Amino acid sequence: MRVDAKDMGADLKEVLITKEEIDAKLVELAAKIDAEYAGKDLLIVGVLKGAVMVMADLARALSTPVTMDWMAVSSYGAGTQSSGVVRILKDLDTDIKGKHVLIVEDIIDSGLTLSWLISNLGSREPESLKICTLLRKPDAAKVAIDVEWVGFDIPNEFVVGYGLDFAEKYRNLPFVGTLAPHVYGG
Ligand SMILES: O=P(O)(O)OC[C@H]1O[C@H](OP(=O)(O)OP(=O)(O)O)[C@H](O)[C@@H]1O
Ligand code: HPA
Ligand SMILES: [Mg+2]
Repeated sequence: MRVDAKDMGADLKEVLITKEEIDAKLVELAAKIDAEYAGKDLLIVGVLKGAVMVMADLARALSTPVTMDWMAVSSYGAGTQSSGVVRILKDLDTDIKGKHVLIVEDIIDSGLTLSWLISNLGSREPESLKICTLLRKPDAAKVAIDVEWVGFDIPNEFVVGYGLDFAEKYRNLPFVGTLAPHVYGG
């Protein structure tokens, strides 16, 4: 592994989920998703930018042939709290009417982003609309969301790495770690 917690100096508090644990979990989730969509056409929708790593690794762990599209929304800006206001920065390139759609996310925190996405994409009349997320913070939920596939339930702490950022940094860490409070003014 190229980067570890020590290379990050004092920025990281601890490694929460290792690269090896993420890889194993994605293989496990991919097998379940393969079983669900056997014989069906599946469109996976990645939510930019955080879900880039999960999309890339999950897609390669799937046996099901998929098409891929991306949506960019943002609600966090440079802070550690969701503003609750979701903005579309980039819409899907494809019409999802009549398609089996799987939204792929890095994290469900307050749930505000996904609850907005579900109602937005749901109104486009897909044949089915399900969710796979690598991480979920049960103690941070502001809205209840029905999620089919969850990688890890984690404590209510701000995490970075494997796609997740703080002020656009740390996305390229191969693991998920917690940030030292001094980095975000805690
Ligand atoms: O459940 P919530 O509280 O809504 O938080 C989850 C969302 O927040 C992050 O995205 P962000 O808006 O920061 O954009 P990014 O993916 O580009 O980092 C993350 O990638 C999820 O999409
Ligand atoms: O804990 C988090 N870390 C990074 N980005 C996030 N977006 C929602 N929650 C988080
Ligand atoms: Mg973010």
